[in-house]
Amino acid sequence: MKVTIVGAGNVGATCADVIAYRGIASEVVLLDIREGFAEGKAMDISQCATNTGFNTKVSGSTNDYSKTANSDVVVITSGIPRKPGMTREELIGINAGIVKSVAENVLAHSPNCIVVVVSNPMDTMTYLALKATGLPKSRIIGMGGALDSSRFRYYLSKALDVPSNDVSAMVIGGHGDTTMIPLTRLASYNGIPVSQFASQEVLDKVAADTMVGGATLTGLLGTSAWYAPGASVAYLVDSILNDQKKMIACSVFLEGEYGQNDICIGVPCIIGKNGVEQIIDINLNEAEKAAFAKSADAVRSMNADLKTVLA
Ligand SMILES: NC(=O)c1ccc[n+]([C@@H]2O[C@H](COP(=O)([O-])OP(=O)(O)OC[C@H]3O[C@@H](n4cnc5c(N)ncnc54)[C@H](O)[C@@H]3O)[C@@H](O)[C@H]2O)c1
Ligand SMILES: O=C(O)C[C@H](O)C(=O)O
Repeated sequence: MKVTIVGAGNVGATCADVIAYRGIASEVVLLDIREGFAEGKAMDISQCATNTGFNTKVSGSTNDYSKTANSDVVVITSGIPRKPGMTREELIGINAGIVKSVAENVLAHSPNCIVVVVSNPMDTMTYLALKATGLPKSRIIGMGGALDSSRFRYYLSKALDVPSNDVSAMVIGGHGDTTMIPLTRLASYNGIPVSQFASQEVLDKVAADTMVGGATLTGLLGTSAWYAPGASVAYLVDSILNDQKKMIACSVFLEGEYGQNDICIGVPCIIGKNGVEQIIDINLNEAEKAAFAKSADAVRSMNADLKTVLA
């Protein structure tokens, strides 16, 4: 199975590294516009093979899309990341043009691939990739919810002082500092509601910390995060390539689900070899429904800025 990752920067290279290390795909191609950069990252990752024991073939390409031909999955991480103090939404001006041209280029060489969009603002970039390529909605998946949910589980595990892997929790809605919806009511510690282990005040702080999880890391690192984002993309790619049918919160095109239409936004999905195989329309309570509608309004108003790039 072949995976192409466009953008060999922090997230793209980390994703390639995790995919190789875990043997998720037999072949990974990294592509970047920076001369020699993807080749260098691919060589560095490949030189881990003997010490970490993987067989995945990793290669790099400077903007030569013929090397990406017949990929099963293409991940788009090309574009600029935010700096401290910025929102993801401020990246749209530069990233929209990049994501549109990259999506068209990859499809020309891999017409049957499933596209995973990572570049920010991710929900709007996913919508753009869908509209620009005309691909069926099952084959365009925005990655954000897997990452936000892993951060939610991290903050819950800290608050409860238990292992992250014993915590089950999901974040839906937009992948933005104010649009994420951590579903605290449904979060559990080994199946027991987290409300039995922490006060509402503590859980509210966990939700608030989760929503600004990316901004917190950007403030600490000077650019946005890459280890957990790269691992989250690899987790999603694994479910596609190995037909695992995991339930993962992903940004996908809605046609009536959650009362929304003509938008890509995070909802729980079953992810398998066909991409988005099912959207799980869970019963939200009134407060969660209102939060989802508000989140969708914000994502939709960002999408309106795509008019010129989609014209
Ligand atoms: N959805 C998420 O959960 C999530 C998580 C982390 C980062 N991101 C986003 O992912 C993007 C990448 O982040 P990063 O930290 O890896 O940035 P980075 O700057 O380290 O890497 C981006 C790479 O894209 C390349 N690039 C730019 N234009 C290109 C083009 N037209 N074709 C091919 N390559 C091109 C650059 O040369 C660079 O190497 C950012 O937009 C960031 O906000 C999203
Ligand atoms: O925070 C960012 O800008 C990058 C990414 O969306 C993240 O959540 O880490």
